[in-house]
Amino acid sequence: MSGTPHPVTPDLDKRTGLADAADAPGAVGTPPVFGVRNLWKVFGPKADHVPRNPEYARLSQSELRAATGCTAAVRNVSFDVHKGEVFVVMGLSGSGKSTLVRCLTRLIEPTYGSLDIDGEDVLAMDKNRLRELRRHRVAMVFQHFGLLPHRSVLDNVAYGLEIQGMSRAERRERAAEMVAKVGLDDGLEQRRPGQLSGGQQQRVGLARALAADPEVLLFDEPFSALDPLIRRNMQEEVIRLHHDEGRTMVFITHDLSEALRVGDRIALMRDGEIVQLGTPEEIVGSPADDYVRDFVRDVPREQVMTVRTAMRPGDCGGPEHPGTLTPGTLVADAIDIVARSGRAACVVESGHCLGQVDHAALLRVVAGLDREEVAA
Ligand SMILES: Nc1ncnc2c1ncn2[C@@H]1O[C@H](COP(=O)(O)OP(=O)(O)OP(=O)(O)O)[C@@H](O)[C@H]1O
Repeated sequence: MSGTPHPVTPDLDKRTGLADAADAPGAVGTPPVFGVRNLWKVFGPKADHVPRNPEYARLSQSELRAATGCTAAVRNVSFDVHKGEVFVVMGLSGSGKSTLVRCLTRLIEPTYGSLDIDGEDVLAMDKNRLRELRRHRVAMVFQHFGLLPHRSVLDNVAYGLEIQGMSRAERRERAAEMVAKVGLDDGLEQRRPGQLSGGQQQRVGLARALAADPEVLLFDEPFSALDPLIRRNMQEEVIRLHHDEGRTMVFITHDLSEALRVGDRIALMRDGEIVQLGTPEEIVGSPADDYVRDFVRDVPREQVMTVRTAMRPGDCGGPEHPGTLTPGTLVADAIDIVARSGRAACVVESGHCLGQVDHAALLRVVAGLDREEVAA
């Protein structure tokens, strides 16, 4: 999980993460980079009839296919991506993740709905404006790298800058800077992609995307072909880059643990719809329905839940505040502190004691009993 842990915000709509799907921009703080409202992508004959017909909109995927021959890959999806967040789109194969993310830059043309970037209507953009969007403002990192096999690492990274019209000297300098940023500067710069491991190739892909200095990075399952250790390594790289640069990222994955590790917020998709959108802690601690509950059943809760959820609220009354945990402290870390000290620890924010956690409170989270209390 990146950044500081997040407060649970139970008053938001669980499916959209919006205070009110109708008036959402700015509702959760900073203005959105992407604002998506009621977006549909339907494949098939007379696709544009589907979103407009309430009868069709009610059908399941298979019923819709039987009735119309169409597949609604994205169904009435609304959300904001905030500046500086890692926004994860997660779901099983075929749930609509790639289609949704490709709609954001109109690599796939949406069938219906509205879509803004920094308040500008993406659906109204002409060809030139769209090209500018894809070259300068939003860069994509793919699973299959998409590297040019006959060019060196450095030239692959510089390639996007060449398209942008940057001078040779300038682009080589910038490419070298990006290659160093992703840790490939120890003699690998002149190799061809075929002479690199999968993880190293993905770093080239990342450096190439960063070289354009885009406002947003879109990752389409970038690490799913990598072995687990390298994959973990690359996830940490993304988190580090995010911390260093605060760049907005949209990250597709079908892997829940990856989503929980890198995501500030996660949109969980099923059959083209977002079934829940929230922080990792909201999704694990407060699943929207049985599908999500099932999905997160095996997550080690102490690695996701924080003491804000675990604590017994109320000022301890004393001046000392033993432990002095921040509300965002993970339950796993609090267990360590409480077990070592043998006493309850205080949760303190801006000098105020918000509550205490003891052995029993922490164990309740590990056992999932806090979840049962919420359900009751
Ligand atoms: N060009 C197309 N024509 C018809 N149906 C399509 C097309 N592209 C995607 N689909 C369908 O749309 C649905 C969503 O596909 P999509 O590729 O977005 O899912 P995904 O979640 O990214 O899956 P994966 O994890 O396997 O890549 C699927 O049912 C898919 O078969």
